Amino acid sequence: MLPQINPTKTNAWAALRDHSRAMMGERMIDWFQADPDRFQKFSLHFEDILLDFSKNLITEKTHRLLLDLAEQCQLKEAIDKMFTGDKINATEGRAVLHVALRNRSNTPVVVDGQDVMPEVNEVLARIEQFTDKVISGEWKGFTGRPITDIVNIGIGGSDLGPVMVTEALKPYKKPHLNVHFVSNVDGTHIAEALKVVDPETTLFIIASKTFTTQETMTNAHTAREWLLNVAQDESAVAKHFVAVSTNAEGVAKFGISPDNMFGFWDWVGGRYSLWSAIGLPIACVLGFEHFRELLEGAHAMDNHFRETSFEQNLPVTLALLGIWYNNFYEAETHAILPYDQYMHRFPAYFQQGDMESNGKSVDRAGHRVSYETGPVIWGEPGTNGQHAFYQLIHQGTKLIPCDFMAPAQSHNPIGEHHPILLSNFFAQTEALMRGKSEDEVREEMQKAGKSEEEIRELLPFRVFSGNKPTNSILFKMLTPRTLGSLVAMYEHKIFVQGVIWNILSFDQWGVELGKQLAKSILPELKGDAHVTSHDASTNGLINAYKAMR
Ligand SMILES: O=P(O)(O)OC[C@H]1O[C@](O)(CO)[C@@H](O)[C@@H]1O
Repeated sequence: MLPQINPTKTNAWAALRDHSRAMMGERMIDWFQADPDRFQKFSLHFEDILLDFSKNLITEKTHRLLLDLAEQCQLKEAIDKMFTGDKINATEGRAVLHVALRNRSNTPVVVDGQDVMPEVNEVLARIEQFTDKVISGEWKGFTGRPITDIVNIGIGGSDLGPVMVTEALKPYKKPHLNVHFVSNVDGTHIAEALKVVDPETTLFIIASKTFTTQETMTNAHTAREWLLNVAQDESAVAKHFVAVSTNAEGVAKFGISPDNMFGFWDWVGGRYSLWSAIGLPIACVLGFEHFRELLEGAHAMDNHFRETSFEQNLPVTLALLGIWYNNFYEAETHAILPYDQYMHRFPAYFQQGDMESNGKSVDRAGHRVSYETGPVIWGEPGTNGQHAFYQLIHQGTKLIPCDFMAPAQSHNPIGEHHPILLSNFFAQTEALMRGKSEDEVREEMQKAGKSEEEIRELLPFRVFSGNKPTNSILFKMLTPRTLGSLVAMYEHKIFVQGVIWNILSFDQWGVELGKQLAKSILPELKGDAHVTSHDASTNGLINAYKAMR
């Protein structure tokens, strides 16, 4: 169990509250002018990753107080508990050990008196054998042809991680294998996927921790019918369907043999599962060697997180900065802005990672919290975001802390593309920090020959207040190892924030109510009977749907 400490009752919180008031009106630009070492003081390195957090509304005092908060909330103890298999997912009575899945040092990790590493290694070895067979063409479909297309059917954590990683690491993809992802229960999703694949050469991976998720099971049955429609032989299922799950019974019931099942364990949370057999589509299309590098990168970040002082610790630093804005500046959202097209699903991945983890309003004792917890996470790749929502970040009324991420080297160094992209990456954080004052706007307009009247009219619209906080995460190149480290960095950031907010980050009860109601509504949609069992709005909508269909 994690310690239960109300963060607002700590001395550090009170000090931060006073300090945040004293900071009103302070400007980052002045700090940069006063201190030539600000960048060195507020930047950290980890392997090929540089985190510059100097463009934040923090002084050395702020930093110290935030570090005090981490100490006073017993973060060190909490980290040790996670890594040593304590059942910190209290409402489900489970350990939280995604770190064991990428424990490349292979040191024992004990849950309920048993080292989990032999089982972890065994599944990894099976994944390797299987992916080698698929990639080499040794694995054949029901007519003896090799696999050309993999369709992963899963949702939430059983989809978002593999989608994000296979997109981010596309340069490493095996050219003769295509991967498709079907998650939505909307029939359109599977219908469109099935239009572009051939039943003779398609392998379906049914990925579901529980193997009961309605969306996944519905899509899996549709895929099975589609195959059998052509194959006309039940034995084809064994050649075209494999499962990734913790539910062996459910998998067998679906008709997938245990030989074609890759297991994982209840101590792997859905949104932390890409490192487990849920990563099978990743290993299949990138090759196991690249999946292993991804795990190694994450493991290196795990070691950094566990062993490095909080002051030098990347995930801890990101987490504390997030708390600073969330709890002392009333920031409600946090943007993740990768300047790398391959990372286009990275923000969506961490929408689930962060919001399903820290979107909680009761503390670890079950009492309603009196302070803000997890922010809304959102974002799009740069520069597209610049032409969409950056207006609000620059000149809107809301404070939006942003993480800007970019690789120094592109996988596609075509012409001037990458320098142009990176000039935007650097320019945006500078613009957000500096802003543009009235005097600067006036001078610029005068130089452009504008009349005094024009200047007076347009000046307020052209001013940028600046002083907007950003982190810049610059890395050498988006390799499997670096991606593994970046993902683990954000996972640990989420963990640190959950510890400090005294909430439970590894359950997700908030997704249950909607699922339950949908189950009771589904039978009501059959037939023409007028529905009266709900509130007036829900009844009205269901009856209107019945009249329209
Ligand atoms: O892998 P499963 O069991 O199908 O669950 C899928 C997703 O559903 C959730 O339980 C709720 O959305 C997620 O946490 C999980 O990633």
